[in-house]
Amino acid sequence: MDIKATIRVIEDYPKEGISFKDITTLLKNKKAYKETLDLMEDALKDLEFDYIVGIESRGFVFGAPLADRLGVGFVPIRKPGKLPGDIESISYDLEYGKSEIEIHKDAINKKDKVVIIDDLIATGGSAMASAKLIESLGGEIVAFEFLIELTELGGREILKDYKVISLIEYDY
Ligand SMILES: O=P(O)(O)OC[C@H]1O[C@H](OP(=O)(O)OP(=O)(O)O)[C@H](O)[C@@H]1O
Ligand SMILES: Nc1ncnc2[nH]cnc12
Repeated sequence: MDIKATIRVIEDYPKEGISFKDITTLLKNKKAYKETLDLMEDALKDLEFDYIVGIESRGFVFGAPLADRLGVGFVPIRKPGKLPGDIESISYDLEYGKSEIEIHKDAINKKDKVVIIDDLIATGGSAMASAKLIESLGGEIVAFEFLIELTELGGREILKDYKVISLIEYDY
């Protein structure tokens, strides 16, 4: 099926000039959601890793079911103030603003191999910040996987030292 056609695009949200890719319409469509997970799972089948790391919140929607399908643990990277244990934290720039993300210090051990999952890569700021968090704990990033890549925003270039998988492209 045409998964891209199930994604709703809303112009000028959350501010003027941003073309927002709304995945809620994909998630509501059970066939599209399942086929998306099938494709994301298939793209990871030849990689060896210990954990899937999902970036809050839309990264959880794909990361957690993929961890279950692939038989690995799931580690959340969360927005500030949500994780109860000792945390590592990092600030970064978004396509539309600034943000901060956190991970539990004991979530990743030295030499753990991880795949980082998110719904979308725009500038690559969230992904790069996530990589820094994982690497600060001694983890190794085997790949990033995104459902959507906004190709003209340069995220892939920022992640040039890593393997980057994406399924659906838009220019911006
Ligand atoms: O490549 P970047 O420029 O960093 O942008 C991509 C990030 O922005 C969105 O998350 P957002 O912070 O809006 O949070 P949400 O998943 O909770 O909606 C998206 O889900 C990615 O995590
Ligand atoms: N254009 C966009 N659409 C949906 N989510 C985003 N996150 C960052 N940029 C985005």
